[in-house]
Amino acid sequence: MLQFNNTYHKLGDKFYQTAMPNKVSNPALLFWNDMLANDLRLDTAFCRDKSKLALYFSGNKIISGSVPVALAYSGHQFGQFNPYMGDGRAHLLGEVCDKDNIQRDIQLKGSGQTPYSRRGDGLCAIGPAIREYIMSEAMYALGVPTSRCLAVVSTGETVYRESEKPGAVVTRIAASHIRVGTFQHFSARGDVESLTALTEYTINRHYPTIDINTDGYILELIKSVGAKQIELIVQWMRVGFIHGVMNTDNCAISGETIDFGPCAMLGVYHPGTVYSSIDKNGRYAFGNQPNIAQWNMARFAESLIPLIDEDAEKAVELVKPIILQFAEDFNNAYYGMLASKLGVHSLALIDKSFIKEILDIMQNQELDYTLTFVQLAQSLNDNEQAEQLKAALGKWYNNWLTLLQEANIDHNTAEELMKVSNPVVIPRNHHVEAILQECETSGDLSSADRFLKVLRSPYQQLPHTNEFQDLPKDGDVNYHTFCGT
Ligand SMILES: Nc1ncnc2c1ncn2[C@@H]1O[C@H](COP(=O)(O)OP(=O)(O)OP(=O)(O)O)[C@@H](O)[C@H]1O
Repeated sequence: MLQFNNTYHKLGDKFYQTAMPNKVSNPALLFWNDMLANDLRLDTAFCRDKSKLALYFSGNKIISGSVPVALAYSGHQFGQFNPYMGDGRAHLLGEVCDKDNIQRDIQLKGSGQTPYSRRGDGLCAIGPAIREYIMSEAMYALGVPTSRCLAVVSTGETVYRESEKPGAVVTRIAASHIRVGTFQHFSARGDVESLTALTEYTINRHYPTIDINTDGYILELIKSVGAKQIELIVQWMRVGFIHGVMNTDNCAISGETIDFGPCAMLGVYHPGTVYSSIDKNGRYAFGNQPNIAQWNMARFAESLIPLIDEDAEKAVELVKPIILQFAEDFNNAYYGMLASKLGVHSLALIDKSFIKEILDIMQNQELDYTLTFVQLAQSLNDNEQAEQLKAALGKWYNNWLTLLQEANIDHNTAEELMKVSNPVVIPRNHHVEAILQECETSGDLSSADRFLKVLRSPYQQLPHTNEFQDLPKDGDVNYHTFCGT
């Protein structure tokens, strides 16, 4: 069983409200993440009993040591500050240590109303719950920092959305649920004492190398959180992930991906790609994610102004260069990542403008982002593929081969790096949708299981991989995602 060691609770009741999950009529375990359970050191005998798991991970039964709470936070939603947010449909059960001794939050989502629900029903439909499970598992296997899901349990209840949907509860495991919005929550209330406690707690839990007894430790925290965001967004850009709702309440201080509501994957390369139906201005478009991450970091820094200096103007002057530096650091990390997608291990060996050229070609010729990099890798040891790419990419292709040669990178070495930088399969939108539809309407989970098996080895061509590699017939031009509820 899980051994809880709930540290966040010790921060006091300004940080959360006690709330019990709903009891549901007919809980049934749909997905159980054995590997993650193992990482959390969950007892194998306990994990075998599906009906027990359904009881515990629907919220019908509370595991001993768990103290369910809904967390307080605020946030900028599409640029507008909302001071009244918080877990409206989630219950933090508590924290456990994983096998590497890292503290992890265990949270139920879709588990009923809380004091923060406002007008919401506190519930989650089965589709968004399974989407969160599949997408987070895919991201994890792709090597992207992410929260993960331990279980999805159907509740037997009906959830009323645009139509009636079966309800579900998803169990999320995260490094923590501290968000930029958590800092904003206390800053907006002028509660410096809580802000200080939160900052110290965050450093202790996520950035323990920062010494809170030194001057400038807050600035160090801002730099460190920014560096984690850079790492995260660079990885999103590597695999073509579009988060879709990078509000500050969805920006985890740990640097993990959280909230898979309206997320999608990039098909044809275009930085302006947006799939979320509510993102009318493209604020969270694929290519705008780095700018938004910087914007979110500016909001994070802003929330910490009272702790930096009594003189707010002076504090702003101290913070400004850190936020400005973010853009340059991001750019270097981003182009470094793209260089490795092209088989080049160091940015010193390749011009950023040359990298940008292949992106422009992809954009102009409407080429698929994932497939183009896979084909480039294959072409190094496959003449037929090389001929095709020469025809498609023109001069650029030959220039790339020349660059590899001049940098003394042989084809096998380049291909090896490309194979670990470029997934052969991603959770393509049309497959995700088809599978969610199948789970929801027929209750048949076998395709989802096959999909998950393939997604868990995204750099390998497994026997079933080709079932999920085809491009969408309409290039996803009609594809829309919705804030997952
Ligand atoms: N059905 C609902 N009932 C009550 N509150 C809701 C509901 N749906 C969303 N909310 C709340 O609205 C806010 C924004 O929702 P959003 O969909 O971004 O988050 P979420 O997916 O519910 O949670 P998280 O960000 O933790 O993944 C959150 O505070 C969430 O708790």
